[in-house]
Amino acid sequence: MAAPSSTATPLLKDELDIVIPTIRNLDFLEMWRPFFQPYHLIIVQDGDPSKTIKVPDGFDYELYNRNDINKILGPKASCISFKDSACRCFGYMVSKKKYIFTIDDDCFVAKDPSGKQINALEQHIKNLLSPSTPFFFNTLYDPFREGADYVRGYPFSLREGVPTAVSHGLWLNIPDYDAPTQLVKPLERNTRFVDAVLTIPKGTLFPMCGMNLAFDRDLIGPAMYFGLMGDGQPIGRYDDMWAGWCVKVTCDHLGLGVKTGLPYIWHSKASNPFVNLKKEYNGIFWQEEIIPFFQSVSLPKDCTTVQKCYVELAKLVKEKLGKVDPYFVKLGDAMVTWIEAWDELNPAGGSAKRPNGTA
Ligand SMILES: O=c1ccn([C@@H]2O[C@H](COP(=O)(O)OP(=O)(O)O[C@H]3O[C@@H](CO)[C@H](O)[C@H]3O)[C@@H](O)[C@H]2O)c(=O)[nH]1
Ligand SMILES: [Mn+2]
Repeated sequence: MAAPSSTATPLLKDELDIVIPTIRNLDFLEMWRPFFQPYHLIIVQDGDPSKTIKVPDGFDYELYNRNDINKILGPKASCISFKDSACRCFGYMVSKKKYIFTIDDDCFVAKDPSGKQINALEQHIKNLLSPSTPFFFNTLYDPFREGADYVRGYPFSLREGVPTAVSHGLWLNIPDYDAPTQLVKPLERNTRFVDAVLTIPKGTLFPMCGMNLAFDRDLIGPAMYFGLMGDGQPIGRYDDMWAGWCVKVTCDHLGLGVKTGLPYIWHSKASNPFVNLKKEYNGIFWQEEIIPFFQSVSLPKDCTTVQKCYVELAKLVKEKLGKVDPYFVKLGDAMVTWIEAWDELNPAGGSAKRPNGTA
């Protein structure tokens, strides 16, 4: 009888891809090696495609630069941002796996208050594999967590919960602040480790950060479009925010859950607040119109798939936000192009079958 293996097979080893947008060598992976090495990486190289990105030995990965994106998508590549971390969503599209974890290359392994290294990927997987509770708030937080449960008064008819589509992690050290806040509080660091995972209630939007994020690609993948940002666009650093608002209204409509809280990563570097202010300016102004728009969105009953929800959303974006700025007409069209490209690369029911790297 074979000796029991010393290391259990990592959870979802062949069902999860790690997507990393990058403009630099990926030395940060050395710190993540114990947790990431068993998984397949999809590296989306932004900026100059002639630059070589160094990946530490021993990792199984595929790498796409702008030339690859243009070759694979042809004219539809216009929906993938250039010179902005929003390019990462191309990795979601080409993946053939059920789950995605995306992380920035300046995010490192954090430690919990006991000093133990946090396996962020393991916590995201736990979050995704256990139900969410968007319809009724559990005051003891995640009822599916070891040592917790539903509290008295929680309706039994709701205790099954709903499938979790998104797991939104947080950051110690450099918090994900907007440029004005960064400018006012340049030295502020997040030292608070809050040991909780919460379901974001139905009907509530949230600011989704793409730095430390995991999701169920089969449940919500087509809505995880990070928009038109960066080069040639009037806005940046609203890629993940836009995706988060589209994802949340879609999850609310389809009865799916979004969780936020654990795991933490250690965000090591603050990006330049002045550069960020230029990128964010329109977003800070427009979001006062964008948020009421998403709060008022009501998707028709016949929108029974993510794609149908998303195409309907794109129509509404053009109709309602096109008046705010012509950019939203362009964005609405890009949202449809994204879905067309997604469906081309992921023919219904066929996506999980092809090996990674073949489009
Ligand atoms: O043009 C670019 C710039 C950067 N990247 C890669 O994207 C991530 C994030 O880059 P960075 O850590 O420098 O920027 P942050 O401000 O901390 O990013 C966070 O803010 C939001 C930006 O939209 C987003 O939620 C976070 O990413 C790194 O991996 C860079 O290598 C890029 O691809 N292209
Ligand atoms: Mn960063």
